[in-house]
Amino acid sequence: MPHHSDFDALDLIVQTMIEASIAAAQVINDVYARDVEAEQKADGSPVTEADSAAETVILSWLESTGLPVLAEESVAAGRIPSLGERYFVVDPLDGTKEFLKRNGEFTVNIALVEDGRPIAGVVLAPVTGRTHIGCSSGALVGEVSDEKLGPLSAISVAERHPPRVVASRSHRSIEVSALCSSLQITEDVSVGSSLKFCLLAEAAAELYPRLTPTCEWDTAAGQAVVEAAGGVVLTFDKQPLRYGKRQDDFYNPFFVAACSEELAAHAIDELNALRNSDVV
Ligand SMILES: Nc1ncnc2c1ncn2[C@@H]1O[C@H](COP(=O)(O)O)[C@@H](OP(=O)(O)O)[C@H]1O
Ligand SMILES: [Mg+2]
Repeated sequence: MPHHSDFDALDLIVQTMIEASIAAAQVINDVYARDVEAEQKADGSPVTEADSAAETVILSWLESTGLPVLAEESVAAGRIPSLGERYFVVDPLDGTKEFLKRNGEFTVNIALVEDGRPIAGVVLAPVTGRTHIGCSSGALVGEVSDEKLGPLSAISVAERHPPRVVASRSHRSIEVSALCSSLQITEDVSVGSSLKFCLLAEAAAELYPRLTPTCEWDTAAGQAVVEAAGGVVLTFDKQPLRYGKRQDDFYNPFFVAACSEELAAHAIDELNALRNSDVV
């Protein structure tokens, strides 16, 4: 259990989300230490025993809150609760491909959604213990060691010209490459999973255009972190990405996350222009 004044100052519900993440990370690290075998899910993506074991641990931690949970592996198994105005969104192991590649770029993700917006989120990278939190106290980063969350530091997005772009290591699109040349972006970082949102939140990158599929559990916690850090996650109508899209099987539309609304809107305009030309 984490014991620290920073942790103690957080809302009880955020504390519970952090404790659930720490417990899940431990389960994931135990599997990571062994040889892991992947299975194929119905959508063709890989899943391991770490995904389901971590989700079970998270669900038992969150049960005490009485709130519904939309969780990746439960949804895959056909268990979709009725959601209401407030619920958790959980991806127990985002970046399963990176987990299998053993590059450490995978995360535990727990978000709290209210009225379709992610109002709190925890993104924990089990290998390093680095934990990003977005909540009413702002965006914070800390490290977990020996199952305790250490001191938290405030983080925020920053502007930079030209911006640095961060993109999926395993799912990159040609549009993103075209956008980089039209915005004269020379620096780009590839990283797996929701760590891309964390890089924006701590001012290590400024733009994350996502033009390949994601589901709500892939983005909810990361979006909460980015928004708490002063950034945005906009869909192509330039509105914040919203949650509870049951009619779309919880798939997100394409989006652009950025350090500012101006940059996100500018990137969306450029991407639309590229689509209407013959570049992509
Ligand atoms: N065709 C597809 N349909 C739905 N989700 C997809 C997808 N291709 C990739 N993803 C999502 O993208 C996530 C990986 O993101 P990234 O490419 O940024 O690392 C995967 O998370 P999981 O690893 O939790 O399955 C998966 O949910
Ligand atoms: Mg995922």
